[in-house]
Amino acid sequence: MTAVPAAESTAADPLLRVEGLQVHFPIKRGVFFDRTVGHVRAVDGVDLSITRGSTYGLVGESGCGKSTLGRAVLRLVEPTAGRVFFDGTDVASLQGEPLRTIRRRMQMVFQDPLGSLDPRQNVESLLAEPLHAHGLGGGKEGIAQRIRTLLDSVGLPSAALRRYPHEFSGGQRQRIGIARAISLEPDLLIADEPVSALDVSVQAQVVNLLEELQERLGLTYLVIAHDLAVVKHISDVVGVMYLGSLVEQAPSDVLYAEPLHPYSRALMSAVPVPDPVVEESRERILLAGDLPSPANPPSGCRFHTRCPWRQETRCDDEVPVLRELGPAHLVSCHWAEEIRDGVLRPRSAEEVAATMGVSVRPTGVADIESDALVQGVDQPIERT
Ligand SMILES: Nc1ncnc2c1ncn2[C@@H]1O[C@H](COP(=O)(O)OP(=O)(O)OP(=O)(O)O)[C@@H](O)[C@H]1O
Repeated sequence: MTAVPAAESTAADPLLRVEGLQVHFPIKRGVFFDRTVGHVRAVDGVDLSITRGSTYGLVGESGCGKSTLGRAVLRLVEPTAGRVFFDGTDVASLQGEPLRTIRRRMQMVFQDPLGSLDPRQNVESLLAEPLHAHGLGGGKEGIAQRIRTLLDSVGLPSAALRRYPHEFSGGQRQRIGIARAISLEPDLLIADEPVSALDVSVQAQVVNLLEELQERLGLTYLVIAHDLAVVKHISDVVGVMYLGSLVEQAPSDVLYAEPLHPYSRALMSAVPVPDPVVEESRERILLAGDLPSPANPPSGCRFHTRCPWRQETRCDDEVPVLRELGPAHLVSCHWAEEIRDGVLRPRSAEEVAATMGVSVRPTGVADIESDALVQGVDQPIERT
């Protein structure tokens, strides 16, 4: 198929635009796994766009579909429905060389650099591989020069070239992963939990490196993370996902100052505040029950089974639309205004649990609590 030309897109257009994206994984049964008995709705109708040079942070509990969304943007998994426009080009319309070319412009940084780097290759070979594969670098000396520049960009000495992934610390390995990702001069980096496997002190250094590279190379980021402090620090816009859908999206400072969706409020309430006085009076919103199965999501508002503000029967029956409640602030809750204005009072997690016949499981929120904040480092991350 031919690529839709990107010529019409302008600098003001978003670099990435996702429209109605769905990724449903079939659930197979039978002796030969040949019967489809249902679908896991990992991503179920997401719209978002990312401005050039900005960072979009995607947060939500484990299993809500963040990684699948990132992978679908790169077409590492095939979307079931919806469209992904990269620099004005519909990625789904591409095959063969045009797909390879556009993939070069979208790279991924993984959570576990050890798992994503071939242990049998030294750093030189790991960094040369993508350049060879895409015919970049201009000959042996050109590639060698490019690799040295890459290493320098991520703060590693040239002595690293002859060493193997297992000889490095976690933070250094992530630097190698980042060097590999930027080696093809991409426009978009999708970073899936880029620092969650690292020690807190090292997390700050890697976050700083990502920010430096963004500034220097004009990169656009989609950062997927469960650590709310990292996302707050790095993102211009934050999207909150719940069971395959975006429930809220806003500029980072707005979302962290006043989350409007009940789920976002619960997430944010789990983040400890560095000021001990404020921290002592901080109200935590505990949620009832676990994340429901994406194979059988609740009717109406998907969050209604755990929501402290649930109103019968509208929340049970009617799917809320993502609507604008403030400048660039989108929320999908029928009662967002009433909750914001204190007209509706929340029920306790115990009451919700009793109504729904489930137990109170604060871990649903605690799971994504910020490790960095727990350890008291919610200060601006120092440059190193
Ligand atoms: N290849 C697959 N086949 C079937 N189900 C899948 C597949 N990949 C993901 N899922 C399911 O899709 C849902 C979303 O998973 P996903 O990994 O995208 O969530 P996540 O929010 O990134 O969570 P985590 O942070 O744990 O990775 C989960 O229920 C997961 O089990």
